[in-house]
Amino acid sequence: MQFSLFETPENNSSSHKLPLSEGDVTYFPQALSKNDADTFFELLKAELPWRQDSIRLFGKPVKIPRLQSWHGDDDCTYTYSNLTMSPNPWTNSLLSIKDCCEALCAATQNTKFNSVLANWYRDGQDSMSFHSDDEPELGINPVIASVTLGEARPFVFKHKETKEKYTQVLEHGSVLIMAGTTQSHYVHGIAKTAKPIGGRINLTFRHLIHRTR
Ligand SMILES: O=C(O)CCC(=O)C(=O)O
Ligand SMILES: [Fe+2]
Repeated sequence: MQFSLFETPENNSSSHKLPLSEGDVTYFPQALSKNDADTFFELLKAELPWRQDSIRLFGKPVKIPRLQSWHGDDDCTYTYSNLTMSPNPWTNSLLSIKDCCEALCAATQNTKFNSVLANWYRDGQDSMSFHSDDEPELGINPVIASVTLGEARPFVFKHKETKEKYTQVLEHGSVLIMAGTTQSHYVHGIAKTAKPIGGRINLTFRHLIHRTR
């Protein structure tokens, strides 16, 4: 399937840098057209092999509050919160969205991504606790492109030492690019909400370096 996908950094005039003193984060509100974002949301919901993993908390398995799916090149095994995930293959939808993210990065960092973590927040009770994407296989100062499809949710950055906090609502069809020292200085997360809201899919495209089989 061919998509008339993205707006380029040049014509995406509403893109802007977030005001973080020690981070490098750019927000592209309409990286995907509404039509393409709607289509990808439905395709990914139906075609990815979603699973609900458990992590061990004080010795007990606890289900994480969302569904996930890890995809990438064959050698992109990823360990995250003590979970080791072997990659599922790329799908056409994921590859199209990856191209879009690489085009948005081209103006600043020449990043090629080899993997993506998909998260499906089924409703307001699904969330992601504060963390940094600072696993060793991401290398120093990783570039991570985060795509939002579906319900807009507030994405909060919190500085690890100072009290600095910044919230960006991530909208349907948007791409957020985190680069530079963002991961070393800030944690980020998605809070639960009691509001009755719809589902949201987030894709974080990554480039893994120390790859194992
Ligand atoms: O859902 C989001 O916007 C954040 C996802 C995230 O932080 C991650 O996958 O590491
Ligand atoms: Fe993250």
